[in-house]
Amino acid sequence: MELKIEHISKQFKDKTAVDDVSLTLTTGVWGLLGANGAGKTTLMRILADIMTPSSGRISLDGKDIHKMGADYRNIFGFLPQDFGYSRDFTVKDYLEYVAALKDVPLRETTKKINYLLDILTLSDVKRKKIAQLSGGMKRRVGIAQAMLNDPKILVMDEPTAGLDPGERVRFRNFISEFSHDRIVLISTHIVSDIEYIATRNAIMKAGKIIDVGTTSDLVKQIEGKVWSCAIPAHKMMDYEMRLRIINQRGEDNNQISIRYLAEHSEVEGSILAEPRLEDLYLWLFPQEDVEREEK
Ligand SMILES: Nc1ncnc2c1ncn2[C@@H]1O[C@H](COP(=O)(O)OP(=O)(O)OP(=O)(O)O)[C@@H](O)[C@H]1O
Repeated sequence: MELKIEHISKQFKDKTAVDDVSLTLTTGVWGLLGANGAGKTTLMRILADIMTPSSGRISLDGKDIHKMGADYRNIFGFLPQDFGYSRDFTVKDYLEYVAALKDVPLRETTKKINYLLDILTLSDVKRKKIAQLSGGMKRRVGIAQAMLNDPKILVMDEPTAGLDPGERVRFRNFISEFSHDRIVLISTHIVSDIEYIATRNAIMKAGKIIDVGTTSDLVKQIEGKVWSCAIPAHKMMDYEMRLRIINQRGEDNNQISIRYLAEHSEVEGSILAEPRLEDLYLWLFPQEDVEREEK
């Protein structure tokens, strides 16, 4: 299966949100990484065929997705950043409603809903109104609705926003299993969520895809630039001013272990660390605050 994005652009008045993007998505989990405003949401909406591109074409195994119409929607699942629901819907009512919209056969609906509620640990709240749920629960209801039709292509915009660390781990495991023989595209600010499960990543900056590859391929460009060392706690402020610190951890002996990005060692005693996707993200987007998984 091949979902081919060819020369897609999207112009909003004087803003080019997506700028001549070409990318071929194959089966597996794809991470879509980029700073705020990079164009990820716009690209995902175009992939969902709910937004028309200004130019370019998207095809699934050679067929134009827009022309496929319902045939595409039947095999496509989408979690938008904010999914709409009526305030009066309970979780169960809402999922039944979406299942009907997606033409899920009635005899399969209850089984499918119960399965997803169980996997996403929502069974206890299935009769509650969505409006009364916590942010993380609402997000999981959104994930459930995107998966109701057992999609061959699943696109999720920030699926892990609001999930706690345990929920994230369950989500990652579930998606890894689910992605077998399917295309799953995930955008997230929590880089470590993608790092664990993405077969490939696409990095987006100012509307363009600037890099594509496996995590280990991509991080090669910062090999030799990630350092770790320990510094006295009272000097932390000083080091913060002059180093690009990625991580810090207080130790017992008034020392702080730090991980920083630099072309050369900047602190005596520094040792090279194995680069991670989060390091690359900070290298490419130095102004961005990366939302980290709580450890
Ligand atoms: N409907 C619109 N009208 C005008 N400009 C828009 C519209 N939608 C998006 N944009 C602009 O296009 C650019 C890309 O936005 P987009 O939401 O696709 O980025 P993003 O990478 O998803 O960002 P975020 O991570 O913050 O959601 C931004 O500058 C945004 O302001």
